[in-house]
Amino acid sequence: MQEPHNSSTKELNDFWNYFTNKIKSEITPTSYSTWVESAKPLYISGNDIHISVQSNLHKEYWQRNYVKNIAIDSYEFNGVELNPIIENEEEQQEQQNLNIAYDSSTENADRSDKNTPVFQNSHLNPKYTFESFIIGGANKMAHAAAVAAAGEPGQIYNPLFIYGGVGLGKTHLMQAIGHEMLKNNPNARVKYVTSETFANDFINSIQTRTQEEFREEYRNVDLLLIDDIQFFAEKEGTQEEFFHTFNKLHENNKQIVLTSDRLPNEIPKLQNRLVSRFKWGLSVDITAPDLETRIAILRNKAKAENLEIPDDTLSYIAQQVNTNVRELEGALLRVQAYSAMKNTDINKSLAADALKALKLSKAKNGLTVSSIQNRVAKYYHVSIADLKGKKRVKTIVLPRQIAMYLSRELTDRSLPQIGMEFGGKDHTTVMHSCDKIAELAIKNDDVKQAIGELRDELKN
Ligand SMILES: Nc1ncnc2c1ncn2[C@@H]1O[C@H](COP(=O)(O)OP(=O)(O)OP(=O)(O)O)[C@@H](O)[C@H]1O
Repeated sequence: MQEPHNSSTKELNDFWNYFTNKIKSEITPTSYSTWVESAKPLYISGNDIHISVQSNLHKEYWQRNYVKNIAIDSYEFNGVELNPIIENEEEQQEQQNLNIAYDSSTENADRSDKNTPVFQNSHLNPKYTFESFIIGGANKMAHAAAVAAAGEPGQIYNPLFIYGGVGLGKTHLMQAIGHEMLKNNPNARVKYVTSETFANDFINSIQTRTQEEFREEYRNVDLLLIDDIQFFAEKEGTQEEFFHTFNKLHENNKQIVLTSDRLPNEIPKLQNRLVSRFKWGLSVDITAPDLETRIAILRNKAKAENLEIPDDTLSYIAQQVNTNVRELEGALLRVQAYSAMKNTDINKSLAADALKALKLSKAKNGLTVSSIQNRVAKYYHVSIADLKGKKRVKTIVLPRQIAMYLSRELTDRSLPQIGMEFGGKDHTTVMHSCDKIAELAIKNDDVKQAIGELRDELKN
């Protein structure tokens, strides 16, 4: 077992015993031995607890069932809310290899130090490499630009701005640049964060008076990757800070890569000076992949998971999901789980059965999540893409949360399934939305009326 970074092994094991004993008392012995017994706690780093599980199926199961429990139970156990990072064995191995690569580039750096050099902490997903990225018409330009930026960082396209819809590979491509740079130069300082992490780090640094450290951390890198920059909208102070970070890095010819769900000038409340700086480099978009690319993505994924799937079945699955690659991967996972459950090989008819449940799973009233989304979108004059997207403006968030709430109430879909149909959102987001609307339905007359009317329309 890998050594814990900044908590003792004893503490880790004590928590683990506490946690697994609780689960044991709540589920059947067969479920326990199938899903839980083989999981291993690896280490705690900051507030993250890394847990190793046997396979991707186990990982799905853990993500669906225990993520919330870990946070709650760890808080109960010693007042610290831990955030679980579930890794299957293969990912863990890859991560260890990466750690070794990164460690060998530092001289006995203390990993428990909060101010660890950023190159140990680049947070790259080992799977998001150029090798595993399938190129097709919809992402060819973005891929070429990313390869160029990785080959000559800071020289050609700076910043590189990748934009496009949900789940189309923006994060994958941006992180691939990080991996490539580290491959070419293991000493490179690579930092990947979401815009939310950047904003949180900045706010924390103000609260803890560690702005100097914050600046050190963000301004002394060779490659800065900031994901989903659209969430900078409305965050004035964060934009100001990022403006200076950007200038410093750009001045020093350090590569900056940004992603967003739309072009810079379409991001509401993004300061003009940032919009104009983002235009200094290159903006490239990624659109939904065509059928051939979708088949190739599935083939690649199946190979990585050691799944034997005939071509006609891959093609069948690819035809069922035509927008979002994350959903496409979800469909494959569903087929994989279904075959494990039925204990049969994967073929077209099994895939059809598995995905029939996905597409046609209806409650007694025949409603689907998609019909609810349609109805709610019309009612509030918003687009389906907005309901499934990530925009956080109030005029979209409320309809989105109402659509999730009604999906929960009127269909038999589980929280993760609903999350999946809302552009691959996490089940905790759906849960939070349902709680929120349940509360508003009592307190707020407009919401109450809207839900009443929508429910009536949907049921008739
Ligand atoms: N061309 C591709 N080849 C291989 N895998 C892909 C490709 N495009 C997307 N994927 C996979 O699809 C999933 C979703 O991709 P990713 O998270 O990069 O999307 P995104 O555009 O950043 O989405 P979001 O807007 O939700 O942040 C990932 O598992 C990624 O590996």
